[in-house]
Amino acid sequence: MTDYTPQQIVARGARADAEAAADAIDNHPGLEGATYSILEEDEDKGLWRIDAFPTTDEEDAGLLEVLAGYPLKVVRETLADADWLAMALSGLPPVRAGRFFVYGMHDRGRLPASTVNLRIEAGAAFGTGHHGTTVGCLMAYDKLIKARKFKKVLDVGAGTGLLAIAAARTGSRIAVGTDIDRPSVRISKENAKVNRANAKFVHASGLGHRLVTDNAPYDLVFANILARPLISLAQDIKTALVPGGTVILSGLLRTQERMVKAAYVSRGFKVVNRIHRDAWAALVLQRP
Ligand SMILES: C[S@@+](CC[C@H](N)C(=O)[O-])C[C@H]1O[C@@H](n2cnc3c(N)ncnc32)[C@H](O)[C@@H]1O
Repeated sequence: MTDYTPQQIVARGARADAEAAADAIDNHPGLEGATYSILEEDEDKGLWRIDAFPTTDEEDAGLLEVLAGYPLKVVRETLADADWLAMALSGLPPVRAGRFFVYGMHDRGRLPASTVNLRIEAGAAFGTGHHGTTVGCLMAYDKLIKARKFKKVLDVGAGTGLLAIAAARTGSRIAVGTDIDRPSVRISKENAKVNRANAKFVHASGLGHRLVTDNAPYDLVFANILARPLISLAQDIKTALVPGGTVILSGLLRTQERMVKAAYVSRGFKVVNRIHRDAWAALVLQRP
């Protein structure tokens, strides 16, 4: 694995073919840990794409074999040295996800000039950027902000506050985070200060707190919590979003994806992207 040069495999084609190939990746016994995302690249042309990030020769061969079974145009790219995946896999503490570089105090001397650098110390709160669920959210968010900005952002289950802070640092005028865990709220506030981010955090379960309702409706909601609360919060999240607003759901296992998706699709949401990393899935959905 150490000799493997990080590659990205991109496969483009019609939605039905891309989705069938994604299902085949999920069901392939050798690709259980494979990281990939599937999204609509061009709505007018009906073009969908899969981006896959093999980490071993076996994964690389398995992905190519699966993708070859569908009428998709497959290309491969070598990832730049500083790519997020290479950083995450090298075991080094900083994590790169898209334009975001998440680092601890001990790495402050080697910050890239071209990234949004967020300092988050490992500690009592969840969300240093090393976990697959957080990386999935950052990757999904990075893709979204290539096309548009989100003025008002809510982060349900903020942990270290990383996602709300990332939003505040990339142009969101209002970034609000909630957490049921008091130490996480305190840590999020400290992290906002350290990162000079105009993000506010409150101790709350779900979306009922006054600070949350006063700033609603939101253009984007992050919710990286577990599958069951994601399902029970589906209606509240819909209510908190503007029509056409986006929600990034994470914290669910691949095996729970169908169940979580159903709670949102039954409320009119449309799936616009999904990212699989390790055993975890992240979903990006658009409110009707
Ligand atoms: C998996 S961590 C995510 C942290 C961070 N957002 C990230 O992406 O790395 C989930 C966080 O959600 C909080 N949480 C769980 N259920 C919640 C709820 N119903 N309302 C608010 N916060 C909740 C937990 O205390 C925990 O800090």
